[in-house]
Amino acid sequence: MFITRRLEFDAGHRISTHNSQCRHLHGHRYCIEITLSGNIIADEGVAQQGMVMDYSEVKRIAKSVLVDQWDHAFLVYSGDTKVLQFLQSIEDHKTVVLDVQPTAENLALLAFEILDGAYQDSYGNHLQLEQVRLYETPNCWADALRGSV
Ligand SMILES: Nc1nc2c(c(=O)[nH]1)N=C([C@H](O)[C@H](O)COP(=O)(O)OP(=O)(O)OP(=O)(O)O)CN2
Ligand SMILES: [Zn+2]
Repeated sequence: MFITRRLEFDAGHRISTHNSQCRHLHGHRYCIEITLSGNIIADEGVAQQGMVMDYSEVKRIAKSVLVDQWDHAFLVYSGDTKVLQFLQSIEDHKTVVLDVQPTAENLALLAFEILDGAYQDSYGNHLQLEQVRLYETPNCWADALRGSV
């Protein structure tokens, strides 16, 4: 069985090497869809009976390890030294420095790596992260799938 939980967050970025408008500082309302696989929990009387994982638990974990860090942050490539220096000159600015350009592909992959392992199989139901889909805009998204990232 597969379940998916969607969360949204706002972040700024730019793709410093882009040959068009994405090299300018701008932001997105990102949407992340987290897909988990596992067996439906059959244990009689437990809170998650009938579920793969409680959607609220999927959300709580995603927020604690990823979404709260990226929300209202500027996601900057460490090689984008001009913007990085500018952001570091602003006191208490929420900046997330990445080793890669903040494209949808790289953010989906990073999110997969961060989230994988955060979802623990508490009921012996073989729970695991299968896919992270990251929408940069309603029309543009990237998928990081287990085994093909
Ligand atoms: N393969 C990728 N291509 C592009 C990425 C990316 O992450 N991966 N990112 C961008 C820009 O950052 C931008 O966010 C995308 O802008 P755009 O192509 O304009 O997308 P829209 O949905 O806003 O376009 P509409 O024309 O309004 O549909 C560029 N490329
Ligand atoms: Zn963009």
